[in-house]
Amino acid sequence: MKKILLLATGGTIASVVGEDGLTPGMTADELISYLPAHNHLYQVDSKVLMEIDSTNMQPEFWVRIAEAVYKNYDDYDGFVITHGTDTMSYTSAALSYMLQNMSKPVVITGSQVPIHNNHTDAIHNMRNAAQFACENIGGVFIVFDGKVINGTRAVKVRTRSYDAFESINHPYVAYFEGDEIKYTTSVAPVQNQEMMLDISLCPDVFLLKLHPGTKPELFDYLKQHYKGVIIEGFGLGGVPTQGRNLLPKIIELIEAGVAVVITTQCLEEGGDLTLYEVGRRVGREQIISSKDMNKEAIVPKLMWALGKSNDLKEIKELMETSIADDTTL
Ligand SMILES: NC(=O)C[C@H](N)C(=O)O
Repeated sequence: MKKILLLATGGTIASVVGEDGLTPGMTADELISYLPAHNHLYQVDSKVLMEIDSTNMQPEFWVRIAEAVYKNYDDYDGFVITHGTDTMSYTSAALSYMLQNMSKPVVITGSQVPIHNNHTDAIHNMRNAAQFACENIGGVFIVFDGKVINGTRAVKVRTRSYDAFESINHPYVAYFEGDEIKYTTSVAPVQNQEMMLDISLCPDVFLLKLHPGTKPELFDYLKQHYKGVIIEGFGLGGVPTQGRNLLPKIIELIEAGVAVVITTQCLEEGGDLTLYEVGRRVGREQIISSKDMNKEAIVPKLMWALGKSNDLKEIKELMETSIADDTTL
């Protein structure tokens, strides 16, 4: 029988109707009472780490979750983290960077409808998550609506439907057919390496989505207040070079020691800086390429890289190295 630790963080899955609408408030024991009482696969302990709607999630809370897994790592075979769906993909990616070399699964799940409502998806998701937490696999995963998604590849693409998440630029790790887990790809055998907790995050990161008309002056503020700026450019990563020309401002950011990542606003297929003026004019050795990473992974990865180094070259190398399968380009 496997030992699973369920760490509750809040979200719709644990919400009850309060005076101002839905608010997380269920105890962890109430949550686990929805798991099958008689099962031969796992025994579950639980702890409430926080009770927040995930719109209130902060990098400091990712650290608390990572520390809780690390502290209990030797005593359990797998972990289930219940979490709101809105920022779940950021948390799953953040944990993928902070908890490395794991030989056990950390499975994040939640729901679109509270667990005590009719037609809830929570019970199904929790049961699938607990079952996947018993697998002989290492890493961070999101289990949702019968799919298992690699922790660095999930994006919430639907606000209401049960199938809220997609795996972007990467196949699902596995899916559920009834009670059976079907893997879509061969999974690397679990290595017995020492697991690593790496939690020094620098939260001074800004994500800027460009639109026709973005004002260059904005960059003066960014230069003063942030150590890393992620620019969501157009298409493969295009940035305006005429009219409200942003190129000189990007150069100023880099000269001031700010790490600049250029990514794309398109959901699929990633960016390519070799094709565009920004890559050519600023110099590809200065700009960090997002390759085919999702913004939900780029944001915590840049916080994590900035927490390890102030050297732009080192930060670029960390960012452009595939970690936890976050990029394949
Ligand atoms: N379905 C949900 O969990 C949404 C909720 N606002 C949250 O992210 O906490």
